[in-house]
Amino acid sequence: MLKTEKLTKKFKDTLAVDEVTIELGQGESVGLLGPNGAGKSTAISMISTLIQPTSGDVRLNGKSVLKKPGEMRKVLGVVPQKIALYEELSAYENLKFFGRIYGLSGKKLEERIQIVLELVGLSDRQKELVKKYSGGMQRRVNLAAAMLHEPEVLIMDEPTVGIDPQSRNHLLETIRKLNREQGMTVLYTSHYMEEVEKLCDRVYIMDHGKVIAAGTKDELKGVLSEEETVLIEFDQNYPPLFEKISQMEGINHAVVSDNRLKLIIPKGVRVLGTLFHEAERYNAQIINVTVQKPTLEDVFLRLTGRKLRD
Ligand SMILES: Nc1ncnc2c1ncn2[C@@H]1O[C@H](COP(=O)(O)OP(=O)(O)OP(=O)(O)O)[C@@H](O)[C@H]1O
Repeated sequence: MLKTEKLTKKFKDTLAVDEVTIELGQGESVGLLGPNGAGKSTAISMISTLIQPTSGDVRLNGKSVLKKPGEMRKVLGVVPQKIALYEELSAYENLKFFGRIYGLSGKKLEERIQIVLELVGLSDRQKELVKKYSGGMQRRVNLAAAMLHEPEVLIMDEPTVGIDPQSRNHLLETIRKLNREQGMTVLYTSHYMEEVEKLCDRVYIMDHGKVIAAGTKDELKGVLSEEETVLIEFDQNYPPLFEKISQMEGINHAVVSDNRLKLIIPKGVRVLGTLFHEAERYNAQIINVTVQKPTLEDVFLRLTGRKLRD
């Protein structure tokens, strides 16, 4: 139902989005995964008709929306990265204000406000001033505002950044329900691969403005079907040993985090013998060795040689 075609945005010397083609089918939950600065927000702003692309197109049911943004705005609910609420007003008053912008009024507006407050679990606290809410609760009001006009597609730009775990779970659960139970089409951007893994059927991985991989989660993990991920936990960090192991023959990629070493190795290649031997030479104690199923994080690492997050 929604498609971008070679969507491109250039800011002076920065090519923020580079020929991005993505597609959302009705009722699908699609993830846009990429590190900070990958171009996710810029892509979303163009899809939401907030900024004009340098080139390329955005199509809704086959029709370009660039010249007629009104059509798109009716259909889309957008939850921006930054919280956009009036702090001196209550959640209820904020929703009333945004509802009027969407052209709602009277009984219909009242009805929608109560439905969306219920959806985000804030009915009980709707009369409190937004400035008294936690960051997570404010995000929930943001989501409620985006849902007032009964959009068909919900677009979210990193909605869980900087919020407490409870609100994060609540938000993720709400989005999941909207998608699974109400058939809402969802485009979800994040640099948290766990969230995208949990919520989305299909994923586009972005880096440096480009889509570098796309597919279902299983298809993407298929990139690693010829490889295994081995996680080795040591009693502490041993920089020279970790460096040595990372350079060993047969290791495709290695990542160090604290006292853990993650190795991506071709299936069937036996490295553990050499690894234990090296550990002994450095007097290092291995606490645990696990062979893991690949995650989307591993796919990103394999494609770019970098981690999604530092
Ligand atoms: N208005 C702007 N003017 C100039 N450069 C911009 C502008 N907006 C974004 N950029 C640049 O475009 C690139 C992509 O930024 P964008 O915000 O789209 O990335 P992102 O993947 O959403 O990351 P983040 O999660 O950090 O927002 C970055 O290099 C950024 O500095």
